[in-house]
Amino acid sequence: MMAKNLFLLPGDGIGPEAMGEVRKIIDYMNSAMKADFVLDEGLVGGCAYDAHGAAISEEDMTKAMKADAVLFGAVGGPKWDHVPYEVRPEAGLLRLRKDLELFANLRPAICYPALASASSLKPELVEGLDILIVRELTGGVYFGEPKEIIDLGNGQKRGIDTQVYDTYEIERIASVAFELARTRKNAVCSMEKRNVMKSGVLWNQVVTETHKRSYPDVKLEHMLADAGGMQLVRQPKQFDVIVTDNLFGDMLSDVAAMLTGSLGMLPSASLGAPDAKTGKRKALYEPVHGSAPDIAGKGIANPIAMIASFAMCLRYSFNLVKEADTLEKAIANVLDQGIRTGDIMAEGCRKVGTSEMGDAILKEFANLSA
Ligand SMILES: NC(=O)C1=CN([C@@H]2O[C@H](COP(=O)(O)OP(=O)(O)OC[C@H]3O[C@@H](n4cnc5c(N)ncnc54)[C@H](O)[C@@H]3O)[C@@H](O)[C@H]2O)C=CC1
Ligand SMILES: CC(C)CC(=O)C(=O)O
Ligand SMILES: [Mg+2]
Repeated sequence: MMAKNLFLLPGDGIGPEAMGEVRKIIDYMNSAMKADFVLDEGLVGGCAYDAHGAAISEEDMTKAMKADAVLFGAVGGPKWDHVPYEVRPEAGLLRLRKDLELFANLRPAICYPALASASSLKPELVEGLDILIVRELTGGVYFGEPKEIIDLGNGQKRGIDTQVYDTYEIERIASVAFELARTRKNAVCSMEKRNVMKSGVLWNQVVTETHKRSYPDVKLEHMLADAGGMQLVRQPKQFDVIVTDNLFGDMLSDVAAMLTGSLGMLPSASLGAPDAKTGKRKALYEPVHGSAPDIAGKGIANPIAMIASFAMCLRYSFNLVKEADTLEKAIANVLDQGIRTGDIMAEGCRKVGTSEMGDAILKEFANLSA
């Protein structure tokens, strides 16, 4: 069997705590299933800044480029609030996304049956929820130039960010959304703000043309992104796949997270284009949540988003579909058993910390795999 090279970037705050639980699963897969994962680990975010004065070192960037997949924890925290903007912790993640050309960010929001009552919405609105947000990840206002603060010389300053999208960027993310919809309920809702943004007008046109040319069998709907946010909390189950830009995708996926009960539940996969020769994609797997400074170091963070991100890694980078399904089933079973971290705690359930939750999922994964 070919070695599977995984590069781990646990990062800051709860990142390393959650990553520790994934490591246990990888160690188990290596020893009990002969999975042949080869691990290397680097620094990203505030811890990288403390060590080398940059949010990620060149050496770790090279390792990330070469790995079969990167597992990323979280970055940031108040300790680094005042470091220069260029080397702030979040810059490490943005550089990884940009340099690895990870343009497609898949953010599934699935409400596990046992958690329907943990959502801030009524259980009947979220029971059985299974939506996939496909967020464009390397363009838009997060990367567009100019991006600066200029001094107007009259006691005023001007902050500028620029939203830029080219046809090819919209076409390729729309194609990912349509392809994935075909494996699900075959429906895509594209969200932009064509009523106020030129990039929204182009987004709408290109998605429509891509659909007409290559995916006429998929149901396509367009929605203004603000109305989309409202519909997500009004009637979330109307959606199958949502495709949207970098900024709207960031916001809408945090909204979707709360439908599932907690930010601590939402995994994501950030994928590049398949290599022309090998067909392999560069990929980074990361929870949707951040470094959660308010609970970091207490051993109480929910590791499920990180573990479910590893399940996505098994599926998308290594085609270990059965193992990915089993790991997701293990998460569902543990929740069914009433085991809960604090963020998803409910009456009558057993409250556990990060490592007990990880252990319970590993035990269930081992049972189901036996
Ligand atoms: N991918 C990344 O590395 C991201 C990093 N950030 C950074 O993280 C830092 C904190 O940002 P926030 O806005 O507070 O967002 P956050 O996602 O870190 O936390 C928001 C809230 O959700 C809770 N939460 C998040 N993940 C949880 C988990 N696994 N288990 C239990 N509770 C959880 C936190 O305790 C907090 O109350 C900032 O520096 C921000 O820039 C934010 C989002 C993504
Ligand atoms: C660079 C990240 C901190 C932005 C973010 O919140 C995200 O990608 O989810
Ligand atoms: Mg976010």
